[in-house]
Amino acid sequence: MNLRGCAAQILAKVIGDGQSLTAALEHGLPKLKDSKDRAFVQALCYGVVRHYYALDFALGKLLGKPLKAKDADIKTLLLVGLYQLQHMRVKPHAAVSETVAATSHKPWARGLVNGVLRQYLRDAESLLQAADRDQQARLNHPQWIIDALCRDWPEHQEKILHANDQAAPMFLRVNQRQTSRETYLDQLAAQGIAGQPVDCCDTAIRLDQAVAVEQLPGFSAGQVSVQDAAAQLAAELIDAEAGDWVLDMCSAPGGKTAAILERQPALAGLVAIDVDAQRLQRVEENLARLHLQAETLVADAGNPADWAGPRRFQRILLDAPCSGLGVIRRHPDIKLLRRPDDITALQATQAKILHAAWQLLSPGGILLYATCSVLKAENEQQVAAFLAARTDAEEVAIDAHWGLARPHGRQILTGERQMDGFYYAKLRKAV
Ligand SMILES: C[S@@+](CC[C@H](N)C(=O)[O-])C[C@H]1O[C@@H](n2cnc3c(N)ncnc32)[C@H](O)[C@@H]1O
Repeated sequence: MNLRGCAAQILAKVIGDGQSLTAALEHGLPKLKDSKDRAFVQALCYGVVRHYYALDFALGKLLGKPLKAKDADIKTLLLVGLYQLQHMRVKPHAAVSETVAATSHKPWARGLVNGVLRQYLRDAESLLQAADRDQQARLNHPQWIIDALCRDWPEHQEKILHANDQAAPMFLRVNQRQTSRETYLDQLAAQGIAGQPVDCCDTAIRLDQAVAVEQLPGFSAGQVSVQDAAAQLAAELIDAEAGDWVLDMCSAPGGKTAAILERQPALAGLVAIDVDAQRLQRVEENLARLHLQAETLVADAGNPADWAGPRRFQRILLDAPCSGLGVIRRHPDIKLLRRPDDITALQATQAKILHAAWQLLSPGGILLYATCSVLKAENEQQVAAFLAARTDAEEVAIDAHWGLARPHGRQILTGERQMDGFYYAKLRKAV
């Protein structure tokens, strides 16, 4: 199978049909038997999606007029070709001929692909200059995200946009129930895997280079999990005490559920819910690997009357569904798939779940509101509106040396200490 053609087909599902990159790769990659081939196609797909706005600008100039919708696979093949020429250490002539060879199912496109890629090689310099004059191409993001970040973080906007386009490092969370970070770092070193402790999070290790999880010592036995350090902070912030009942309102795939359980082995219990049954299964698998127990429930967090009964909780984590604009490094397709209207709809869902969660919190209990977004509308403004609407809620300040202290909560902007963009606010219910 032609690997460029395979990447183009996967990308057509994302760019043409609006599927997530994860779903398109899960469907497309198993067709390749060789793991090196899978890694190459995956690198092409991530690369094209990550650099889409810059590449698409260059392609627009080279094509003159757009291709028809039914030829989305040829467009994505051209993007694959351009990506290789701009960003990969592949010999240009090999990149062109292999890409042209992927047109065998549409022979008319052979000349077009060959011509466009060769023209790029001749005009690369002037195309780069033209891209520099176009904001969307230069900053490599859709205009609405550029504008939203400019509005919310005018002093940090370019830094965030730049961080969004870097591949994220691999962070590990050490399972404190099984081992210590120091011991695990020694185990990693013994395997020749270099990693550094993360100073703002006592369970986190940042690897110098990503590795397959199978290479991590003790992974299948549950000694470690893969989780960004910013996400790991949730367990420390929620600070569950022995004997507490904890509710994780939007739990799948269970990274924070597990982190909370690892940190506090003497909980009365933890209930982990998610509206998506398939994703909730991932929570169960993760907990099983880590030898942790929780009650899992497929349920709508916005309608607790349907499932909660009279139970109340001393701690609630609301890791709300959000735009994900803080995790674009890990999911670059967010740039292509999210729409500005989504933010308004998400805000309404977040507010609904936040008020619903509050009903389930014991007097004196703590609710930790979290998102992996950097937009104020989903974060500090959401919390401000909630506090204005409730007389029985007060904010607990988060005293930390990571993130930015905001009028409400704390914001980590993408790339700070190489972490994902994340937001946390801690709310206490009056007794
Ligand atoms: C940000 S993710 C949670 C990540 C998770 N806390 C972790 O650390 O692994 C948001 C989750 O909210 C779930 N979700 C969205 N709407 C929901 C609702 N109305 N009720 C319950 N879960 C919901 C999604 O299925 C998704 O799994």
